[in-house]
Amino acid sequence: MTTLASLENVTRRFGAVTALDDVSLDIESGSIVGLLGPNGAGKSTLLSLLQGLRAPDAGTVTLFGSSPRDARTRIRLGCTPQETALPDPLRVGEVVDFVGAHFPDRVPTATLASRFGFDDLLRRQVGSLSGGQKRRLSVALAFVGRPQLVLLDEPTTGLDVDARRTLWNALRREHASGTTVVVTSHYLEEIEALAERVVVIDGGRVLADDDLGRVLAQVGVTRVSLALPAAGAQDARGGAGAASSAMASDARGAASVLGVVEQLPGVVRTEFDERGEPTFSVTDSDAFVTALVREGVPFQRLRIRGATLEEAFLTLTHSDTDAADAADTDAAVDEAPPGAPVESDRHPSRHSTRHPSSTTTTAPTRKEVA
Ligand SMILES: Nc1ncnc2c1ncn2[C@@H]1O[C@H](COP(=O)(O)OP(=O)(O)OP(=O)(O)O)[C@@H](O)[C@H]1O
Repeated sequence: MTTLASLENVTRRFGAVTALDDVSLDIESGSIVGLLGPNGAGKSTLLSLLQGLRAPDAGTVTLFGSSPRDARTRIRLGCTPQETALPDPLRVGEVVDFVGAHFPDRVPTATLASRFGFDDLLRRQVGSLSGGQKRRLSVALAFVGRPQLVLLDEPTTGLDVDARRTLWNALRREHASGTTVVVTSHYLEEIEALAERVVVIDGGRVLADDDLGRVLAQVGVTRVSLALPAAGAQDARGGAGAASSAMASDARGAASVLGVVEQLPGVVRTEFDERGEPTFSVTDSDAFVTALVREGVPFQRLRIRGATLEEAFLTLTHSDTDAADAADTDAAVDEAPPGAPVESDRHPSRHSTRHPSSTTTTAPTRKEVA
């Protein structure tokens, strides 16, 4: 394995915004690296530095042992940016020939078209292609010069499920034939399907950088879904043991089974499905279920499963802001009618809704998980 590209203590600012903050990263040959992060995390900025389109304010970016600002270095690099503008009047085959002509050893047009499944489109004008067909062509163009390293910024945005899987297969084949790939995506399923190594970025900082399995293990949450008594699990009082006696002795009667469950050790997050049934992300499902029983919490329909990458990702990128969210949630609780769900997630990539009775969050800090 050799290092094809690296960032060493790289910072890049745009005015008051620090898009990348002291980032260090090596891209080794032979890997598929998934770059994950919410909107504005710094992913595209990182790719633009590797492409030499921007220079860092501090730190060093190296591509194939040289500066990516040198065009001769970039001859071994292939890229598909987030948005491409291909010339509408040209035929697909002409576009491939035009881009291919910039490289000393190019893939023949028919071969590239066959690898990426657009043989039947070669004579079509680019302007007549669907959005998905244009995207497939744009990604294929990154490979026309037989690059050693390819940077793909959200390659399958706008593709339907079938087209996405076809493109994944093409990318896997290119990787198997020796191309190193860095891919950003908002389809977390895509990173799970493609990447061997995952770099999680948020706020311009690297939160995690490890192989896929270890990123999941690092977060280590298990998802436990269950039904608690009464609608929305509010004011259920059928339990025995410490939970029910604690509730019975609560003068205000505001404590709920849900509140008791959320305060059990190891509960990281709570989400609710459309029926109002909770799913708890917990660090140790065995200990959680033991505590449920010990506390006499009445529950039904218990289901336990491992976290997906998306859930791991949300846990990683949310941990630092949870304290702030808790403060927001407290304020919202004062105003919200009883039982109304509170949207505690300010970030656009967040999907969870924290219940107003949730006042305790035991999410690991970034230091602990990263
Ligand atoms: N040319 C620019 N001028 C000013 N701010 C910029 C510029 N480019 C990026 N930024 C800011 O830098 C931060 C990182 O942006 P970047 O595009 O790298 O994020 P990203 O992770 O690629 O986001 P997305 O997933 O939405 O594409 C954002 O706050 C963005 O607004």
